[in-house]
Amino acid sequence: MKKIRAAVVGYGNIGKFAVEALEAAEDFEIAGIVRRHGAENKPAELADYEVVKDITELKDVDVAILATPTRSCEEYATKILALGINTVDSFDIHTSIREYRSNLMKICKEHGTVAVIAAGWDPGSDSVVRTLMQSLAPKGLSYTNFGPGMSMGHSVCVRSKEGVKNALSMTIPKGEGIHRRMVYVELEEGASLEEVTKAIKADPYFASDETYVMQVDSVDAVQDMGHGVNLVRKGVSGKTQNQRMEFNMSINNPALTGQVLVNVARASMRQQPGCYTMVEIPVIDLLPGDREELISHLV
Ligand SMILES: NC(=O)C1=CN([C@@H]2O[C@H](COP(=O)(O)OP(=O)(O)OC[C@H]3O[C@@H](n4cnc5c(N)ncnc54)[C@H](OP(=O)(O)O)[C@@H]3O)[C@@H](O)[C@H]2O)C=CC1
Ligand SMILES: N[C@@H](CCCC(=O)C(=O)O)C(=O)O
Repeated sequence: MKKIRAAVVGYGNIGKFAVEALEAAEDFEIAGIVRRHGAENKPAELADYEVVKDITELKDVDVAILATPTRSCEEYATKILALGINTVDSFDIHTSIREYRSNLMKICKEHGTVAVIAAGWDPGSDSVVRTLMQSLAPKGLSYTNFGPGMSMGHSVCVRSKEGVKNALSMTIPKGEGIHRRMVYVELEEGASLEEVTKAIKADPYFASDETYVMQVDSVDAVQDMGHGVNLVRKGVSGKTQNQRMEFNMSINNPALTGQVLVNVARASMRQQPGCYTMVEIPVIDLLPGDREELISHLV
């Protein structure tokens, strides 16, 4: 069987775990890793792989896993899709997903490629669970309660602010889908906590949540990448009231995100050209193996 050749773009938290998930997947081979500084300071665990500055330096890439900050995804996807390479990402600004999908749709159709966007765990696998729950009780209310745990997206956002050396954003559930943000920042010398706090609170990632920003000497000393979710729905199936359903998970955030990205990279090879979110992809396409066999033991 021909293996799918995947490149990982960006080698931060998600990039590292995406490489591990590719190494564990028998139907993939790693075409290389794309980093802003190329092979400079190449980590020991990448010794066997090509590490390059630009994806065009790699051979025969089928799909690129974009493990970059969410706000850089569109720029990378636009360029890579135009080269005839599929892309997958975990873009997580929920309010911008429709516009992002529509922008990439045009590029995919033009170049005959597939993009799977917003494919981590939220948005991503949670979106699939929310969709399924809504179909089971079409009338009702769903709540997504995160954590407590580290939000990678919010932490990346804070790290991008001027004066911030490192950051951890913890998501604290307050019930019924409402969250508090506890942000721990390590500041550059001379940076003002007040200015940094203002910039964080004004960012769309934080603007609608109760947010506290605290200075710490070392983010590393307080950081733990565990996270989780409790998804609940209570509603009506047909004309019958009080149907209750629930989905829980407690996870290592980047490990789960890396796994989902590999799953959708596989699924991207089975779709017609276009841009998809996870709810638009048959779930069986996330799995390796023979479809008939999967049906016989999963259905
Ligand atoms: N949908 C979901 O469920 C989830 C989504 N995410 C998303 O994943 C994104 C990445 O998270 P994480 O891996 O923790 O981030 P990191 O900051 O650890 O890694 C991002 C990497 O991208 C590369 N990069 C490319 N362009 C830039 C840039 N302009 N600024 C900084 N780095 C850049 C760098 O790699 P290099 O130096 O090698 O070039 C960097 O290390 C988050 O923004 C988040 O939104 C995360 C978890 C879950
Ligand atoms: N997109 C999240 C994953 C879902 C959890 C979340 O959105 C949050 O903690 O706010 C992340 O970047 O870690």
